[in-house]
Amino acid sequence: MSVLPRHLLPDNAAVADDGWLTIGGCSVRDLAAEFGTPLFVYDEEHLRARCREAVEAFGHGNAYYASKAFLCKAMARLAYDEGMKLDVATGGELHIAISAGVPAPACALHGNNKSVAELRMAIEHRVGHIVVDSFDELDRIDALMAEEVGPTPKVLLRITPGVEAHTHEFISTGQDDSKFGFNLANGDALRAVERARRSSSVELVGLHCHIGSNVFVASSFGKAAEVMANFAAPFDLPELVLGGGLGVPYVEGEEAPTLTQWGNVLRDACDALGVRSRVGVEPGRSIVAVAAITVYTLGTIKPIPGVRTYYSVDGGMSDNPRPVLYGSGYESFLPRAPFADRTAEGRLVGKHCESGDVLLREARLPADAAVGDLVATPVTGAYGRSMGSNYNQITRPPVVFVRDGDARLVIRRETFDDLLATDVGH
Ligand SMILES: Cc1ncc(COP(=O)(O)O)c(C=O)c1O
Ligand SMILES: N[C@@H](CCCC[NH3+])C(=O)O
Repeated sequence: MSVLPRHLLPDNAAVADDGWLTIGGCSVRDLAAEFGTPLFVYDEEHLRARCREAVEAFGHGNAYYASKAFLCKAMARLAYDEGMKLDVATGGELHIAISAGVPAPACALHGNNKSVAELRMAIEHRVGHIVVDSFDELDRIDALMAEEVGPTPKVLLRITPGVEAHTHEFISTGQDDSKFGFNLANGDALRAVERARRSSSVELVGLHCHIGSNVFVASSFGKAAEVMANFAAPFDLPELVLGGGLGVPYVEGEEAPTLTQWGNVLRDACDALGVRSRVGVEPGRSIVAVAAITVYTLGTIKPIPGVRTYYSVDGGMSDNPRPVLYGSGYESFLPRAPFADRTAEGRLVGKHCESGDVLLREARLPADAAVGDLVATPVTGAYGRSMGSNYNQITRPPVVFVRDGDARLVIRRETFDDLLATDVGH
């Protein structure tokens, strides 16, 4: 038997009397009929519950939602309303957060190559803190403060702790060979602390690290906490932010620690080392990934006897580039029979002009999957819509939040005119 594991679906998923999957009390069949496919469906209560769990695990004011995982005004507002602050990595993310009504002091600005304009925006809006990533960035802040663009910014320094995260190399960031942060091993971290403490352009309030993303090994976080706590101890700074990176299960057989368990690991490590600073974190994936599914329509089915069957859907690498980028695995199922035995095997592909446009290299579907069926992939709430593209001038899918039987459109489907919105040529 190959049945979709229940824990890969959002908290408020259920099966209706007619056999169809419902999320937040809404039938996926009705959602697809109303909003079309491809479609991102987010379980709003699931999102809220994860935000609350993070706040509970780390304390009010210490949990920053890493908005790169999935951002729109509704999401920014939801995270803030549930007590989280926001981690933004660009001026664009900061703009969306502010447009959603999140106060800038509740935002932290990240980035290994922040522009002068982004730093100016952050200082003018008085973001809560800037996570400074390099000596060049300190130079840029010095220059801006010489122009008196705003009040002295509070800053954290991003330290590269030399800890391997045991995840895909493209999303590992804590090792010495990284574009991010001040290297601990070669003395840059210490030099950065000394410079920031002497500087009148910044107020050094803490240190930061982030070892990578989709990390399942709790001990990697404990190790990073230990390295950071030891480094930070002599400076006695008020804040220590240990980044995000908690993994989620994507496929059968995978399990990840919960936000609460992650909180316990970090708290135990910090307590054991006598850390007196406030300890913050920046979860992204673990807040939003499992909250959503993507619903597609099955188009062409091409069996190649002796080779494989290709199942083509109406989206692809433009709404989920993760399989192409990282070789990430997903599951597939039919919303009309979510827990049916999946006896057919094939490759689930998109509609882009690209052989590599693969969503599932080895997909399993019920044997009666047919052209016109809705097919869905779970755990697409993080780094799907946010890393999407308009490749082949595909119009990006809408996003609905569902809750208590109501569906709220939070991002509409792009139109062909949207594709021309920035095209000023003749
Ligand atoms: C600095 C920083 N904080 C937080 C995150 C969020 O990570 P995740 O979505 O893995 O929790 C990232 C992305 O990996 C990051 O670069
Ligand atoms: N985009 C990556 C995670 C990168 C995290 C951002 N620092 C993923 O989908 O797994």
